Amino acid sequence: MPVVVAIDGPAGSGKSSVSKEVAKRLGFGFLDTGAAYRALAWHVQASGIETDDAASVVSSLASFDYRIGTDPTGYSVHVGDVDVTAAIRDPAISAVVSRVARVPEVRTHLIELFRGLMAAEPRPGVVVEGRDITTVVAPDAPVRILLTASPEVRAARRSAELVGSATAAVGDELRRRDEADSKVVDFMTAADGVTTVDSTELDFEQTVEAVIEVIRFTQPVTD
Ligand SMILES: Nc1ncnc2c1ncn2[C@@H]1O[C@H](COP(=O)(O)OP(=O)(O)O)[C@@H](O)[C@H]1O
Ligand SMILES: Nc1ccn([C@@H]2O[C@H](COP(=O)(O)OP(=O)(O)O)[C@@H](O)[C@H]2O)c(=O)n1
Repeated sequence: MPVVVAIDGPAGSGKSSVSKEVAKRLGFGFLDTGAAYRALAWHVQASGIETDDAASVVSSLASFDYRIGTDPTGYSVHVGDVDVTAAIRDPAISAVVSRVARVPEVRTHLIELFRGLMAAEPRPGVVVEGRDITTVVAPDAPVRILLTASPEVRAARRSAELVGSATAAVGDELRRRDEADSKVVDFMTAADGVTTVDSTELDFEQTVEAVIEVIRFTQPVTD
């Protein structure tokens, strides 16, 4: 079993970009779990199902052929043969993803899938990021980190990615999604044994270094 580095946090805190860079530097795999919830929301919509019809969302799991790699230097997300890597980042998916993520059967199904991908990781370690990795998916991971940043900073970072989107509107979307997600999982406070890295005052490089520092502290062999 590879060394698991579990990273949780709210939207726009830097989980995905920081985890990917950390994985590259350490020669670890990288698993973006949010991509699976987004891809399921895409699959549900592509199947003509309403995202708030929980029973139909659960039925759609049977035909959800999800494929993702763990190579941090370039990963793509497929549902069946369709490359959905770009489509799942669309604000239209961000707006509905929490509805499918709150369904308990969806979470059980995807958590099993994540554990399978983690166990199959060929590299010496894997950085897994999401909302419930430190608490539910991999509570026994040797390294567990909560990556946070202030709501203003998170909204500004995310709106810089979305061309033409005003920070205020992006902030509203993040706040709504964090609020909906918080009803299902607590990713705003660090659980026992989880180290908080607050990136509000850190630039990207400093955040990557801070995370590697936490890993080195608990896993001195990773060099
Ligand atoms: N410490 C940081 N300083 C400045 N920008 C950052 C920092 N961390 C992440 N970013 C940028 O903020 C944006 C959101 O990060 P992302 O990794 O997508 O967050 P999350 O996966 O938590 O939603 C990205 O464009 C990323 O490059
Ligand atoms: N471990 C996870 C990861 C994501 N999610 C859900 O998936 C959505 C998208 O996750 P994401 O990590 O791509 O979101 P961002 O923080 O990158 O915007 C979240 O808003 C949650 O509803 C979850 O429930 N549990």
